[in-house]
Parts: sequence; C-alpha cells; structure tokens
Amino acid sequence: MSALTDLLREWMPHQRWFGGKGREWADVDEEGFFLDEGDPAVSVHRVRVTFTDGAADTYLVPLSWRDHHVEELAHAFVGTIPYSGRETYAYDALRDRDATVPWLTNLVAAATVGPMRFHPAGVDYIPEGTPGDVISTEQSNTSLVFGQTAILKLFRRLEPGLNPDVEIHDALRRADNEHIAPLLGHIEIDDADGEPATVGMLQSFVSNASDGWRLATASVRDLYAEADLHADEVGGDFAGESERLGAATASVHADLARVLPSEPAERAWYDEVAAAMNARLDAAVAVVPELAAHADGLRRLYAAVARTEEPVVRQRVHGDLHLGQVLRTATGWVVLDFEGEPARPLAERRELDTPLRDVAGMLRSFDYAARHMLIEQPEDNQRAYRAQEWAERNRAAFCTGYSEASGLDPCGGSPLLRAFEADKAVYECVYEARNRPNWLMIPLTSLSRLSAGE
Ligand SMILES: Nc1ncnc2c1ncn2[C@@H]1O[C@H](COP(=O)(O)OP(=O)(O)O)[C@@H](O)[C@H]1O
Ligand SMILES: O=P(O)(O)O[C@H]1O[C@H](CO)[C@@H](O[C@H]2O[C@H](CO)[C@@H](O)[C@H](O)[C@H]2O)[C@H](O)[C@H]1O
Repeated sequence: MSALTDLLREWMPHQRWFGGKGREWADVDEEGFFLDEGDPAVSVHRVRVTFTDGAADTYLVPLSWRDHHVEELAHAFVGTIPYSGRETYAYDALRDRDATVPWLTNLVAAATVGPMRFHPAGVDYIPEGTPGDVISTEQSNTSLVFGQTAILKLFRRLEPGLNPDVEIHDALRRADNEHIAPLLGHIEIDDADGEPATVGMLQSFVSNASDGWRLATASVRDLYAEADLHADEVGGDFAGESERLGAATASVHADLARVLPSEPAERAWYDEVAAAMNARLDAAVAVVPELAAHADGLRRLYAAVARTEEPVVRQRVHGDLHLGQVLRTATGWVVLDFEGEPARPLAERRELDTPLRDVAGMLRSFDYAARHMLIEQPEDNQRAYRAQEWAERNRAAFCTGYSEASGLDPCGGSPLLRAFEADKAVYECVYEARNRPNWLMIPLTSLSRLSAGE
C-alpha cells in the first residue's frame, strides 16, 4: 500500500461520484501518469478498488500537485504525501481551475499522453486555453464548463468499451439531429489489458436553457396555487411543451434507427424482456419489502409482454430518459446524457432496445413532477386529484407529440408500454429507497395503480 493509495482510501468514499459508498474495501491499486508537468502538475490515476465481496470497480482520479497549501483550494484538498524529501499537496484537479486547462489543449492537439488518447471531432471550435468550472449539479460523473461554450464530462467509473453517450451523440450529429448538443470530441484510456475505456466527452454547452424538471414542476406549482382552476386554465400550463418534447423524442428515435442498427424483435425477445422484468422485481422486493403487495399484479403485466403480438423495432435508445435529462432552449428541446441507467453494465446499455423504454421513462417523469409536492401532504386528496389531472394531461400531450411526429402511437393501450412503465417504477423504488426514502411513495403509488390494471 503506498502513501497515495492510503490517501485515496480516506478521500474517495466521501466523493459524490464514488458509487461504492458503504461497501468495505478489501484492496486498492493505483496506476498514474502526468497529464501536465507544469505548475501545478496534473496527474491522472486509474484507481481499482476491490470490495470484500470480490467485486471491483476502476475510477478515474485526476490530481493536481503543489509544494505548499493553497487556502483558496481548501474545498479541493485531498491530502499530503512525501515526495523527494518534502511534503507535496494533492488537490482534486477538476476543482482546481488552473489544472483544468490541459484537457482541452490536448484535445485540440489530438494528443496521446501515456495511455490516454484525445480525439477531437474536428467539427467546431474548442475553447482552448480557457479554464473550466465544475458544475454544481448533483451528478454521478464530473462536468467542467469552459467559457459557457463547451462542457467536458469526465466519466468517473471506467469500463472497457465506447461509452454510449459518445457513440449516440456522434450518431445523432451525423444525422444532423437538432435535439442534441453537438459532440466536440472524446478521450479514451487503455486499461491494463490494452482495452480502451471512455474517459471524457466534450460537447457544446447549451446556454440560457432550463431543464424540463424545473419547468414542469413550476407548472405544477401554478396549478396548486389556483385551487379552482384546471390544468388547461392556469398560466403555467405545460402541455404545449410536453407535446414538443414528445416530437423531439420521436425525432431522436427516428434518427437513431436510421443511422445505427435496428431490426424487428424476434419472438424470443419478448420472453427475455418479461424474464428481465421479473428478475428486476425479485431483486427489488428484497430491498423494498412494500413492493411485495404489488408483485402478483406486476407479474400479470409482465406475462402480457410474453403473450403480446405487438410488433417492436429493436434499436438504440436513450435508456434513462426523464425530465431532468432535457433542456428547453429558446428554440426547442435538447436531450442530454445518452449513457443509459448508470447502474447497468456498459455492454448491456449498448444493446438494442425499444423506444418504448424511453417513452415509459418520460411518462413516469410526468407522474413524478405531478406528485413530488404531495410528499409532505400525503393526505391532501384535493391536491392528489389535481396532480393526477396534471399528469394525465401532460402524458397525453407527450404521446400526441410523439405520434404526430413519428406516425406511430406508442401509448394507445399498449400492454408493452404499461409493463415498461411498471418496470421503471420498480427500478425507481430501489433508487428512492437508497437515495431519497421520503420520495418512495411516488413510484409506490403509481405501482398500486399499474398493478391493479388501472
Ligand atoms: N451540453 C450541455 N449544455 C448545458 N448543460 C449541460 C449540458 N450537458 C449537461 N449539462 C448539465 O449538466 C447536468 C449533468 O449532466 P449529465 O450528462 O446528466 O451528467 P451525469 O451523467 O453525471 O448525470 C445536466 O443535468 C445539465 O444541467
Ligand atoms: O439523472 P440520473 O442519470 O442520475 O438518473 C437517476 O437519478 C434521477 C433523479 O435525479 C432518477 O429520476 C427519478 O427522479 C426524477 C426527479 O428527480 C424523475 O424525473 C424521474 O422520472 C425519476 O425516475 C433516475 O431514475 C435515476 O436513474
């Protein structure tokens, strides 16, 4: 164990991006190289943490180094280690502005630094020389904004293979899709076996935009404030936006099917989907015992998946679409973060899937937006009624926008869609139990409706 791995063992479990919180470490290995030997020097480390259950994850940890403590960087301080007979001070290099410049310099130069390769997309200006500021959003990765023109997302957990965020953004740029922020480049690193993993993605920064969750919940607040008016009568009606969002989602799906592989689903696919849903439910009941009450009804919904004759096209999709993943600009909706559900292995997230998974994700999000303000007042039946009304109106508008743009109606009583919605709500129960237990009632309420066949 080196002085650096000792330091990382102390520091990493407290970082937002560290996915192994609460698990016991059995071992830790680290391999590093210098990205920049200037002042501050910047090093990049691949840190492999092995847990006592035998599982292991590799994290990306960039550090900056100084020969004295810098008080303004106290928030980024990692610790000290001895080097050439004196103490050196290590900082989180992504929170140290002076240490952020080399990322774009190397990207513009299409450089190779140690095992890391920088690939500019060659399509647009990269704001080289500008320092980056870390965004304050709660996120599982770390993103830096450079001069309000570009945003670099550094993926913290490294997995071999091209990250779907890069792959899908690249495909949609080739398709000239107008609902994405264009890809400006990406960065790869070779792992110990020479397999490349994606380290980062640079894309255009969408300025002056608001995210869908913020806009939708503002609309719900307006509705609650007007006790006697309906969703279509209050000032902040969101249905027009929901309809445009449906059309934007359909456009993204159509382009993905056009430029990446797609094929009709075979019979075996339906059985596999039903089996995967049942397996996810089994695992979820062990974490959220309240789910057991809905299990029979949910299994009936999943059985209908195996029986349905509904044709499905398998293709690449977003994989984790919700209102927090879309930005409204002055001209329309932009869809972000094509990584899929972060907890699933990368190979699984790159498999062909059905657009219904994304439609279901967004429909769930309308339920969330409508209900999240009921958390504090679960007995307020009047508000619960109005929440339902808001959710139904916006879900229907989203479906209308989707069908008008695609010519396909994904929502017309499809048993598949209901099953995907239920499956997402089961996933959400586990997510909420682990992260925001007082939000658990949102997916549970939806599941009692879905499992009762309503
Ligand atoms: N191209 C962009 N332009 C403007 N803001 C962005 C852009 N990409 C991401 N963001 C902001 O950063 C947040 C986190 O980005 P996201 O890709 O979802 O990261 P993560 O995968 O870590 O959750 C988004 O919710 C959004 O607010
Ligand atoms: O954005 P991430 O990829 O990190 O997604 C995870 O966190 C989301 C919460 O931030 C979670 O989304 C759930 O809550 C949202 C409101 O906060 C709601 O709009 C979504 O519909 C709901 O699923 C997401 O499930 C999780 O993967």
